[in-house]
Amino acid sequence: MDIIFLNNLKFDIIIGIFDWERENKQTIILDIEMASDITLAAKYDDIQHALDYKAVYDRIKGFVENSQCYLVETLVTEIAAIIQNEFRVAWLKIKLNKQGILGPGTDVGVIIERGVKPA
Ligand SMILES: Nc1nc2c(c(=O)[nH]1)N=C([C@H](O)[C@@H](O)CO)CN2
Repeated sequence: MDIIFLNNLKFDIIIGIFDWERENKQTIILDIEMASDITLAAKYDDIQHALDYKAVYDRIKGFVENSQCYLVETLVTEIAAIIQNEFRVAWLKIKLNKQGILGPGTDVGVIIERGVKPA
């Protein structure tokens, strides 16, 4: 199985359960891994045969920057559904990190996997 990854994607958004979090944007960090067979893309050296990570980035950026979820679970699940449904990704893993929210240097959030890993 080959993987296309996007790591350390930072977005300033409204996310959280407390009143102050509904008024003030916070930075979240996304790490995304997507199963993608790169054979044809490499054979023809043609983006038309590839999972275009810029297209995925642009779609996720647009969605996340307009989100206002309360829970990290909600946002990460919605991100996964977009990638699976719109980019026909069979398996993915996403880590969503609300870095620093529990204090300087802390990392907290959620990691999910969705779909079936190809051989
Ligand atoms: N399982 C979760 N627990 C908590 C979340 C969450 O999104 N999922 N969020 C919060 C607060 O918004 C926190 O991030 C800010 O102090 C607390 N617990």
